[in-house]
Amino acid sequence: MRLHRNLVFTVIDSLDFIFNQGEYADKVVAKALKKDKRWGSSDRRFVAETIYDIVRWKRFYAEISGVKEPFNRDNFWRMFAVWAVLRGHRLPEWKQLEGTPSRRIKGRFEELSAIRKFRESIPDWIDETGVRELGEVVWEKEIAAQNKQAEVVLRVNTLKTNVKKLQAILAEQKIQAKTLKGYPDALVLEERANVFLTDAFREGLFEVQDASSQLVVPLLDVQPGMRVVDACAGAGGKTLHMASLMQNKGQIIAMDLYESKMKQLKTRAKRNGVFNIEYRIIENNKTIKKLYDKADRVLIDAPCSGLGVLRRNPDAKWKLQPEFVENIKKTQQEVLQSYSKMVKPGGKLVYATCSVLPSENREQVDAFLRSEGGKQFQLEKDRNVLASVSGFDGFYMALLHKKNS
Ligand SMILES: C[S@@+](CC[C@H](N)C(=O)[O-])C[C@H]1O[C@@H](n2cnc3c(N)ncnc32)[C@H](O)[C@@H]1O
Repeated sequence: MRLHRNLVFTVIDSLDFIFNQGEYADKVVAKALKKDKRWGSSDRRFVAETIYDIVRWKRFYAEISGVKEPFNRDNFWRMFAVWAVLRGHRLPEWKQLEGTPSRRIKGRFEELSAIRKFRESIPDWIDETGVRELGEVVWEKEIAAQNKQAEVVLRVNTLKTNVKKLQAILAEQKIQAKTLKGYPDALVLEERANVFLTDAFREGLFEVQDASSQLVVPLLDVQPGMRVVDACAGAGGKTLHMASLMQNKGQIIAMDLYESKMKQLKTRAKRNGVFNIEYRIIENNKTIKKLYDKADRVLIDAPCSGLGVLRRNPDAKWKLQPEFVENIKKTQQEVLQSYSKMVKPGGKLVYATCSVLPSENREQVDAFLRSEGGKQFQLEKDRNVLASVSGFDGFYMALLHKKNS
């Protein structure tokens, strides 16, 4: 594809927003795509993918081109030139790209590819953490998988349609999607497309939700008529899945610390035709205490490092700090201790994260089970989902059962 000036300038401006003005990559990409209504789908794909690529490969490209942070505009052009040379684009005769040392770029690429932290473009501390927690062999495969582009996966809203019908509706819009064995409500797009612009999305026939994330609610074994608490509901990806599996029957109590997230969930619930959610902002422990021993099922989709979903959030590699991970682990144990009290005797709890680190996953569950608060629970099963094995996001989920007395 020929490189178009206004598309490349949009990429350069966007990198400045992300790296120098602290904005989130997904927000910046969304803004960039609104810039010119005349852009066709391949132009839009170029803008989005090039921004994500350069964010993902920041450390590698900066090292190859010899630039250092804080990046100025010229530095961004040099990183873009690395991207273009390595992807085999013919460089246009623009003054910003004059004198690009193509051969040297290819030579540095070969040389630096021997060193994992450059090849996989990760901060030293993430590389060290990955090796310490997963061992070199697993980590090497996992980080490589997490540097790939994520596929677009839909979760069919079975309150309104089914997989076959939605597949046919999307095909009419020239969006081809395939079913996925082992994931009964999932459809995977064969080619990336902006599904948010479809009528099917506006009508609530599906949500975009990674395949691994779609494993969490089925593990909790929710049934129509139950009282289910989604304790860290956020914008409600899993709350909506619960409602769908519960056929809108029973009660779902969705909680979070942040009202803004609950608002997003309300909008999504309306679109999905979901009527059985109650919303609670957790202001203090009273909200939780009122529900002690009252829920058939509790989901703790805990806040985490996100070191399972780097494919989707490549900028997290640069924003995440080791202190944040240490603090979030404390929160994980606190929420397990506190929210598990809402499970009634004989009820079930799922603890889940979108991290692949055992210290946020099985070790948290084991520490809980050893503690006083965990004495009434037993681990039924757990599942480590690695991106390198599943081809989808890295996730962890553990199913715990509360004994009857
Ligand atoms: C992994 S996200 C949840 C994603 C959501 N369940 C979904 O499927 O879309 C974790 C959520 O936990 C919330 N959170 C953080 N600390 C919390 C706490 N102490 N109690 C409840 N929620 C908390 C965050 O605001 C965030 O929305």
